[in-house]
Amino acid sequence: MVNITEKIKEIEDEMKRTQKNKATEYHLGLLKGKLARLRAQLLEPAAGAGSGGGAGFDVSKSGDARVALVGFPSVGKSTFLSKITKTKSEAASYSFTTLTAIPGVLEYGGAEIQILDLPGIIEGASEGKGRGRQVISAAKTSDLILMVLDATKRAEQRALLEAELDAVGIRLNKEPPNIYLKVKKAGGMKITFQTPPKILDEKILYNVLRDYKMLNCEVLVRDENATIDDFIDVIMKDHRKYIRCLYVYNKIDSVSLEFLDQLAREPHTAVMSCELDLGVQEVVERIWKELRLMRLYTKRKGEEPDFSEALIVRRDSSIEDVCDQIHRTLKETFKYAMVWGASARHVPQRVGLGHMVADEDVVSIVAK
Ligand SMILES: Nc1nc2c(ncn2[C@@H]2O[C@H](COP(=O)(O)OP(=O)(O)OP(=O)(O)O)[C@@H](O)[C@H]2O)c(=O)[nH]1
Ligand SMILES: [K+]
Ligand SMILES: [Mg+2]
Repeated sequence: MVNITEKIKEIEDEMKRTQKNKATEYHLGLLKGKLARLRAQLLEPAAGAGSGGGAGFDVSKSGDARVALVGFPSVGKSTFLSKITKTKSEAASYSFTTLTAIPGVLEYGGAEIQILDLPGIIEGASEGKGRGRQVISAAKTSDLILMVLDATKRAEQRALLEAELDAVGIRLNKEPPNIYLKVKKAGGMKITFQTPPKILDEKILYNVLRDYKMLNCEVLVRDENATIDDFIDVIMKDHRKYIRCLYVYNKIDSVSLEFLDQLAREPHTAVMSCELDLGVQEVVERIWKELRLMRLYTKRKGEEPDFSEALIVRRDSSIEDVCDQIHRTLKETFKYAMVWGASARHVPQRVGLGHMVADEDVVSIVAK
Protein backbone atom coordinates (compact mmCIF):
# COMPACT_ATOMS: atom_id res chain seq x y z
CA MET A 1 0.00 0.00 0.00
CA VAL A 2 1.31 3.46 -0.82
CA ASN A 3 1.81 5.62 2.18
CA ILE A 4 0.55 9.15 1.56
CA THR A 5 2.39 10.58 4.56
CA GLU A 6 5.68 9.28 3.16
CA LYS A 7 4.96 10.76 -0.25
CA ILE A 8 4.18 14.10 1.39
CA LYS A 9 7.45 13.95 3.27
CA GLU A 10 9.37 13.19 0.05
CA ILE A 11 7.90 16.21 -1.71
CA GLU A 12 8.47 18.48 1.29
CA ASP A 13 12.11 17.35 1.40
CA GLU A 14 12.56 17.95 -2.29
CA MET A 15 11.08 21.44 -1.90
CA LYS A 16 13.47 22.20 0.94
CA ARG A 17 16.45 21.01 -1.16
CA THR A 18 15.42 23.03 -4.20
CA GLN A 19 16.86 26.52 -4.32
CA LYS A 20 14.32 29.20 -5.07
CA ASN A 21 15.13 31.05 -8.28
CA LYS A 22 13.62 31.86 -11.65
CA ALA A 23 14.82 28.54 -13.13
CA THR A 24 13.29 26.31 -10.42
CA GLU A 25 10.08 28.31 -10.06
CA TYR A 26 8.10 26.10 -12.46
CA HIS A 27 9.27 22.90 -10.85
CA LEU A 28 8.44 24.24 -7.36
CA GLY A 29 4.99 25.24 -8.57
CA LEU A 30 4.36 21.69 -9.74
CA LEU A 31 5.56 20.26 -6.44
CA LYS A 32 3.22 22.57 -4.54
CA GLY A 33 0.33 21.38 -6.69
CA LYS A 34 1.16 17.72 -6.02
CA LEU A 35 1.53 18.41 -2.30
CA ALA A 36 -1.91 20.05 -2.15
CA ARG A 37 -3.46 16.98 -3.83
CA LEU A 38 -1.79 14.54 -1.45
CA ARG A 39 -2.79 16.51 1.62
CA ALA A 40 -6.40 16.50 0.48
CA GLN A 41 -6.19 12.72 0.00
CA LEU A 42 -4.82 12.33 3.49
CA LEU A 43 -7.90 14.02 4.92
CA GLU A 44 -10.37 11.87 3.03
CA PRO A 45 -11.83 9.26 5.36
CA ALA A 46 -10.37 5.86 4.45
CA ALA A 47 -12.93 3.37 3.11
CA GLY A 48 -14.37 1.28 5.93
CA ALA A 49 -12.56 3.31 8.56
CA GLY A 50 -15.78 3.83 10.50
CA SER A 51 -15.67 6.90 12.68
CA GLY A 52 -11.98 7.50 11.90
CA GLY A 53 -10.72 9.52 8.97
CA GLY A 54 -11.45 13.20 8.99
CA ALA A 55 -14.52 13.14 11.23
CA GLY A 56 -14.73 15.67 14.03
CA PHE A 57 -16.23 15.31 17.47
CA ASP A 58 -19.88 14.56 17.96
CA VAL A 59 -21.03 17.97 19.13
CA SER A 60 -23.87 19.60 17.25
CA LYS A 61 -23.74 23.27 16.41
CA SER A 62 -25.99 25.50 18.46
CA GLY A 63 -26.57 29.18 18.98
CA ASP A 64 -25.71 32.02 16.61
CA ALA A 65 -22.06 31.16 15.94
CA ARG A 66 -19.32 28.72 16.87
CA VAL A 67 -15.85 29.56 18.19
CA ALA A 68 -13.16 26.85 18.43
CA LEU A 69 -10.37 27.03 21.02
CA VAL A 70 -7.25 25.72 19.32
CA GLY A 71 -3.80 25.49 20.87
CA PHE A 72 -0.97 23.41 22.22
CA PRO A 73 -1.60 21.48 25.48
CA SER A 74 -1.82 23.38 28.77
CA VAL A 75 -2.03 26.90 27.35
CA GLY A 76 -5.26 27.49 29.32
CA LYS A 77 -8.06 26.67 26.86
CA SER A 78 -10.22 24.89 29.44
CA THR A 79 -9.51 27.51 32.09
CA PHE A 80 -10.77 30.13 29.63
CA LEU A 81 -13.93 28.17 28.74
CA SER A 82 -14.79 27.75 32.43
CA LYS A 83 -14.28 31.48 32.95
CA ILE A 84 -16.51 32.80 30.19
CA THR A 85 -19.30 30.18 30.18
CA LYS A 86 -21.28 28.28 32.80
CA THR A 87 -19.65 25.03 31.65
CA LYS A 88 -16.82 23.64 33.75
CA SER A 89 -14.08 22.01 31.72
CA GLU A 90 -11.36 20.30 33.74
CA ALA A 91 -8.07 22.20 33.86
CA ALA A 92 -4.77 20.86 35.19
CA SER A 93 -1.05 21.38 34.80
CA TYR A 94 -0.47 18.20 32.77
CA SER A 95 -0.81 17.95 28.95
CA PHE A 96 -3.92 16.46 27.35
CA THR A 97 -6.22 17.08 30.30
CA THR A 98 -9.03 17.62 27.79
CA LEU A 99 -9.65 14.55 25.64
CA THR A 100 -12.79 15.50 23.75
CA ALA A 101 -14.74 18.56 22.58
CA ILE A 102 -16.50 20.37 25.43
CA PRO A 103 -19.11 22.93 24.35
CA GLY A 104 -20.06 25.95 26.41
CA VAL A 105 -22.35 28.90 25.72
CA LEU A 106 -21.20 32.50 25.87
CA GLU A 107 -24.03 34.99 26.13
CA TYR A 108 -23.09 38.34 24.68
CA GLY A 109 -24.92 41.22 23.03
CA GLY A 110 -28.14 39.22 22.95
CA ALA A 111 -26.38 36.40 21.08
CA GLU A 112 -25.60 32.87 22.14
CA ILE A 113 -22.13 31.92 21.00
CA GLN A 114 -21.03 28.31 21.21
CA ILE A 115 -17.47 28.00 22.51
CA LEU A 116 -15.79 24.68 21.82
CA ASP A 117 -13.01 23.66 24.17
CA LEU A 118 -10.79 21.16 22.33
CA PRO A 119 -7.93 18.82 23.19
CA GLY A 120 -4.47 20.34 22.76
CA ILE A 121 -2.79 19.68 19.45
CA ILE A 122 0.87 19.03 18.75
CA GLU A 123 3.18 19.34 15.79
CA GLY A 124 2.20 16.79 13.15
CA ALA A 125 -1.49 17.09 14.06
CA SER A 126 -2.45 17.61 10.42
CA GLU A 127 -0.91 14.23 9.60
CA GLY A 128 -2.90 12.54 12.33
CA LYS A 129 -0.72 12.84 15.44
CA GLY A 130 -2.68 12.72 18.68
CA ARG A 131 -6.27 13.81 18.17
CA GLY A 132 -5.01 16.38 15.71
CA ARG A 133 -7.25 15.44 12.80
CA GLN A 134 -10.39 15.45 14.94
CA VAL A 135 -9.47 18.79 16.50
CA ILE A 136 -8.77 20.27 13.10
CA SER A 137 -12.07 18.97 11.69
CA ALA A 138 -13.87 20.65 14.58
CA ALA A 139 -11.94 23.88 13.96
CA LYS A 140 -13.00 23.74 10.30
CA THR A 141 -16.65 23.91 11.31
CA SER A 142 -16.20 27.09 13.35
CA ASP A 143 -16.94 30.69 12.47
CA LEU A 144 -13.91 31.91 14.39
CA ILE A 145 -10.77 30.17 15.57
CA LEU A 146 -9.46 31.41 18.87
CA MET A 147 -5.82 30.41 18.83
CA VAL A 148 -4.80 30.24 22.48
CA LEU A 149 -1.07 30.72 23.00
CA ASP A 150 1.10 30.62 26.10
CA ALA A 151 2.86 33.97 26.51
CA THR A 152 5.70 32.28 28.39
CA LYS A 153 6.47 29.82 25.59
CA ARG A 154 8.65 30.20 22.50
CA ALA A 155 7.39 32.57 19.83
CA GLU A 156 7.48 29.79 17.19
CA GLN A 157 4.38 28.14 18.67
CA ARG A 158 2.15 30.42 16.68
CA ALA A 159 3.81 29.68 13.33
CA LEU A 160 3.82 25.95 14.09
CA LEU A 161 0.08 25.93 14.72
CA GLU A 162 -0.57 28.06 11.65
CA ALA A 163 1.38 25.57 9.55
CA GLU A 164 -0.71 22.68 10.89
CA LEU A 165 -3.95 24.46 10.03
CA ASP A 166 -2.60 25.58 6.67
CA ALA A 167 -1.70 21.98 5.78
CA VAL A 168 -5.34 20.95 6.04
CA GLY A 169 -6.60 23.83 3.95
CA ILE A 170 -7.61 26.30 6.66
CA ARG A 171 -6.70 29.85 5.64
CA LEU A 172 -6.69 32.32 8.52
CA ASN A 173 -7.74 35.95 8.16
CA LYS A 174 -7.56 35.70 4.39
CA GLU A 175 -10.05 36.31 1.61
CA PRO A 176 -10.39 33.72 -1.17
CA PRO A 177 -7.96 34.61 -4.00
CA ASN A 178 -9.33 36.87 -6.69
CA ILE A 179 -8.92 34.36 -9.49
CA TYR A 180 -11.74 32.98 -11.65
CA LEU A 181 -11.47 29.37 -12.77
CA LYS A 182 -14.04 27.47 -14.76
CA VAL A 183 -13.55 23.90 -15.89
CA LYS A 184 -15.00 23.11 -19.32
CA LYS A 185 -15.66 20.03 -21.41
CA ALA A 186 -13.70 21.20 -24.46
CA GLY A 187 -11.95 24.19 -25.98
CA GLY A 188 -8.50 23.91 -24.38
CA MET A 189 -7.02 26.29 -21.84
CA LYS A 190 -7.66 29.99 -21.90
CA ILE A 191 -5.55 31.95 -19.41
CA THR A 192 -6.06 35.70 -19.06
CA PHE A 193 -4.50 38.28 -16.74
CA GLN A 194 -6.59 41.35 -16.02
CA THR A 195 -3.44 43.39 -15.28
CA PRO A 196 0.20 42.37 -15.88
CA PRO A 197 1.01 39.82 -13.15
CA LYS A 198 3.91 40.50 -10.76
CA ILE A 199 4.57 36.88 -9.75
CA LEU A 200 2.65 34.44 -11.95
CA ASP A 201 2.93 33.78 -15.65
CA GLU A 202 1.01 31.73 -18.17
CA LYS A 203 3.52 28.89 -18.24
CA ILE A 204 3.40 28.12 -14.51
CA LEU A 205 -0.41 28.08 -14.51
CA TYR A 206 -0.42 25.92 -17.62
CA ASN A 207 1.98 23.40 -16.03
CA VAL A 208 -0.03 23.09 -12.82
CA LEU A 209 -3.35 22.79 -14.67
CA ARG A 210 -1.92 20.08 -16.91
CA ASP A 211 -0.65 18.23 -13.84
CA TYR A 212 -4.20 18.37 -12.47
CA LYS A 213 -5.45 17.10 -15.85
CA MET A 214 -7.54 20.24 -16.25
CA LEU A 215 -6.89 20.64 -19.95
CA ASN A 216 -10.08 22.49 -20.78
CA CYS A 217 -10.71 25.52 -18.64
CA GLU A 218 -10.92 29.28 -18.45
CA VAL A 219 -8.78 31.26 -16.02
CA LEU A 220 -8.98 34.96 -15.26
CA VAL A 221 -6.43 36.29 -12.77
CA ARG A 222 -7.81 39.53 -11.35
CA ASP A 223 -5.14 40.11 -8.68
CA GLU A 224 -1.73 41.17 -9.98
CA ASN A 225 -0.08 39.98 -6.74
CA ALA A 226 -1.57 36.47 -6.87
CA THR A 227 0.88 33.64 -6.16
CA ILE A 228 1.00 30.01 -7.25
CA ASP A 229 -0.27 29.07 -3.75
CA ASP A 230 -3.32 31.27 -4.36
CA PHE A 231 -3.90 29.57 -7.69
CA ILE A 232 -3.66 26.08 -6.16
CA ASP A 233 -6.13 27.21 -3.48
CA VAL A 234 -8.56 28.10 -6.26
CA ILE A 235 -8.12 24.71 -7.95
CA MET A 236 -8.62 23.00 -4.57
CA LYS A 237 -11.43 25.31 -3.47
CA ASP A 238 -13.65 22.47 -2.22
CA HIS A 239 -10.92 21.66 0.31
CA ARG A 240 -10.25 25.21 1.47
CA LYS A 241 -11.86 27.06 4.34
CA TYR A 242 -11.37 30.77 4.99
CA ILE A 243 -11.81 31.39 8.71
CA ARG A 244 -11.14 34.41 10.86
CA CYS A 245 -8.66 33.90 13.69
CA LEU A 246 -8.04 35.78 16.91
CA TYR A 247 -4.67 35.05 18.53
CA VAL A 248 -4.92 35.16 22.31
CA TYR A 249 -1.83 35.07 24.51
CA ASN A 250 -2.71 33.73 27.96
CA LYS A 251 -0.60 33.72 31.17
CA ILE A 252 0.58 37.30 30.78
CA ASP A 253 0.96 37.33 34.57
CA SER A 254 4.28 35.57 33.95
CA VAL A 255 5.95 37.81 31.35
CA SER A 256 7.61 41.22 31.41
CA LEU A 257 5.68 44.37 30.57
CA GLU A 258 7.90 45.08 27.55
CA PHE A 259 7.23 41.67 26.09
CA LEU A 260 3.52 42.01 26.80
CA ASP A 261 3.46 45.32 24.97
CA GLN A 262 5.17 43.73 21.98
CA LEU A 263 2.66 40.84 21.85
CA ALA A 264 -0.35 43.11 22.12
CA ARG A 265 0.76 45.06 19.04
CA GLU A 266 0.63 42.07 16.72
CA PRO A 267 -2.33 42.08 14.34
CA HIS A 268 -5.49 40.12 15.28
CA THR A 269 -4.05 39.63 18.75
CA ALA A 270 -5.28 39.98 22.33
CA VAL A 271 -3.57 39.23 25.64
CA MET A 272 -4.98 37.95 28.94
CA SER A 273 -4.37 36.18 32.19
CA CYS A 274 -7.14 33.80 33.18
CA GLU A 275 -5.48 33.34 36.53
CA LEU A 276 -5.47 37.02 37.47
CA ASP A 277 -8.65 37.75 35.50
CA LEU A 278 -6.85 40.33 33.35
CA GLY A 279 -8.04 41.09 29.84
CA VAL A 280 -10.58 38.25 29.78
CA GLN A 281 -13.57 40.53 29.24
CA GLU A 282 -11.67 42.33 26.44
CA VAL A 283 -11.14 38.99 24.73
CA VAL A 284 -14.89 38.35 24.91
CA GLU A 285 -15.52 41.74 23.29
CA ARG A 286 -12.99 40.95 20.56
CA ILE A 287 -14.73 37.61 19.91
CA TRP A 288 -17.98 39.47 19.38
CA LYS A 289 -16.32 41.95 16.99
CA GLU A 290 -14.48 39.29 15.01
CA LEU A 291 -17.67 37.26 14.53
CA ARG A 292 -19.22 40.30 12.82
CA LEU A 293 -22.71 39.39 13.88
CA MET A 294 -25.46 41.97 13.50
CA ARG A 295 -28.31 42.83 15.85
CA LEU A 296 -31.64 43.60 14.27
CA TYR A 297 -34.88 44.61 15.94
CA THR A 298 -38.28 43.59 14.71
CA LYS A 299 -41.40 45.69 14.69
CA ARG A 300 -45.03 44.74 14.23
CA LYS A 301 -47.23 47.00 12.14
CA GLY A 302 -48.59 49.88 14.23
CA GLU A 303 -46.45 48.99 17.25
CA GLU A 304 -43.15 50.26 18.65
CA PRO A 305 -40.02 48.23 17.74
CA ASP A 306 -39.10 45.52 20.22
CA PHE A 307 -35.68 46.61 21.51
CA SER A 308 -35.76 44.11 24.36
CA GLU A 309 -34.76 41.18 22.16
CA ALA A 310 -32.37 41.36 19.22
CA LEU A 311 -32.49 39.07 16.24
CA ILE A 312 -28.93 37.92 15.53
CA VAL A 313 -27.89 37.52 11.90
CA ARG A 314 -24.57 37.13 10.13
CA ARG A 315 -22.79 39.88 8.29
CA ASP A 316 -23.88 40.17 4.66
CA SER A 317 -27.42 39.04 5.44
CA SER A 318 -30.43 39.89 3.31
CA ILE A 319 -34.10 40.21 4.25
CA GLU A 320 -34.40 36.63 3.00
CA ASP A 321 -31.88 35.49 5.66
CA VAL A 322 -33.82 37.49 8.25
CA CYS A 323 -37.05 35.69 7.28
CA ASP A 324 -35.30 32.31 7.54
CA GLN A 325 -34.03 33.25 10.96
CA ILE A 326 -37.53 34.14 12.19
CA HIS A 327 -39.37 31.15 10.75
CA ARG A 328 -38.64 28.40 8.25
CA THR A 329 -41.68 29.15 6.11
CA LEU A 330 -42.01 32.93 6.53
CA LYS A 331 -40.45 33.50 3.09
CA GLU A 332 -43.36 31.77 1.40
CA THR A 333 -45.90 34.31 2.65
CA PHE A 334 -43.55 37.30 2.42
CA LYS A 335 -45.00 40.37 0.69
CA TYR A 336 -42.52 43.13 1.50
CA ALA A 337 -40.51 44.52 4.41
CA MET A 338 -40.13 48.01 5.87
CA VAL A 339 -36.64 48.94 7.06
CA TRP A 340 -35.46 51.73 9.36
CA GLY A 341 -31.74 52.28 9.94
CA ALA A 342 -28.37 52.41 8.20
CA SER A 343 -29.31 50.14 5.29
CA ALA A 344 -32.35 52.20 4.31
CA ARG A 345 -31.97 54.87 1.61
CA HIS A 346 -34.83 56.78 3.21
CA VAL A 347 -36.73 55.77 6.35
CA PRO A 348 -38.70 53.71 6.30
CA GLN A 349 -37.75 52.04 3.03
CA ARG A 350 -40.00 49.42 1.49
CA VAL A 351 -37.79 46.53 0.34
CA GLY A 352 -37.86 42.99 -1.09
CA LEU A 353 -36.13 39.75 -0.08
CA GLY A 354 -32.82 40.74 -1.70
CA HIS A 355 -32.27 43.89 0.41
CA MET A 356 -29.07 43.75 2.50
CA VAL A 357 -29.59 44.76 6.13
CA ALA A 358 -27.18 46.63 8.43
CA ASP A 359 -26.36 46.35 12.14
CA GLU A 360 -29.11 47.74 14.39
CA ASP A 361 -31.69 48.05 11.62
CA VAL A 362 -35.35 47.84 12.59
CA VAL A 363 -37.25 45.48 10.30
CA SER A 364 -40.96 44.95 9.85
CA ILE A 365 -41.99 41.98 7.71
CA VAL A 366 -45.34 42.22 5.97
CA ALA A 367 -46.86 38.87 4.99
CA LYS A 368 -49.54 38.12 2.41
N1 LIG B 1 0.17 31.40 35.27
C1 LIG B 1 -0.98 31.12 34.69
N2 LIG B 1 -1.41 29.84 34.63
C2 LIG B 1 -2.58 29.60 34.02
C3 LIG B 1 -3.37 30.63 33.45
N3 LIG B 1 -4.47 30.08 32.91
C4 LIG B 1 -4.38 28.75 33.11
N4 LIG B 1 -3.24 28.45 33.78
C5 LIG B 1 -2.77 27.12 34.23
O1 LIG B 1 -2.31 26.40 33.09
C6 LIG B 1 -2.52 24.99 33.28
C7 LIG B 1 -3.23 24.42 32.06
O2 LIG B 1 -4.56 24.91 31.98
P1 LIG B 1 -5.68 24.17 31.15
O3 LIG B 1 -6.88 25.06 31.18
O4 LIG B 1 -5.85 22.76 31.61
O5 LIG B 1 -5.01 24.16 29.71
P2 LIG B 1 -5.57 23.48 28.38
O6 LIG B 1 -5.07 24.33 27.26
O7 LIG B 1 -7.03 23.26 28.44
O8 LIG B 1 -4.77 22.08 28.39
P3 LIG B 1 -5.13 20.69 27.64
O9 LIG B 1 -6.56 20.37 27.82
O10 LIG B 1 -4.25 19.72 28.34
O11 LIG B 1 -4.75 20.89 26.21
C8 LIG B 1 -3.34 24.85 34.57
O12 LIG B 1 -2.45 24.48 35.59
C9 LIG B 1 -3.90 26.25 34.79
O13 LIG B 1 -4.10 26.53 36.16
C10 LIG B 1 -2.89 31.98 33.56
O14 LIG B 1 -3.49 32.95 33.11
N5 LIG B 1 -1.69 32.15 34.17
K1 LIG C 1 -3.76 20.94 30.77
MG1 LIG D 1 -8.11 21.56 28.28
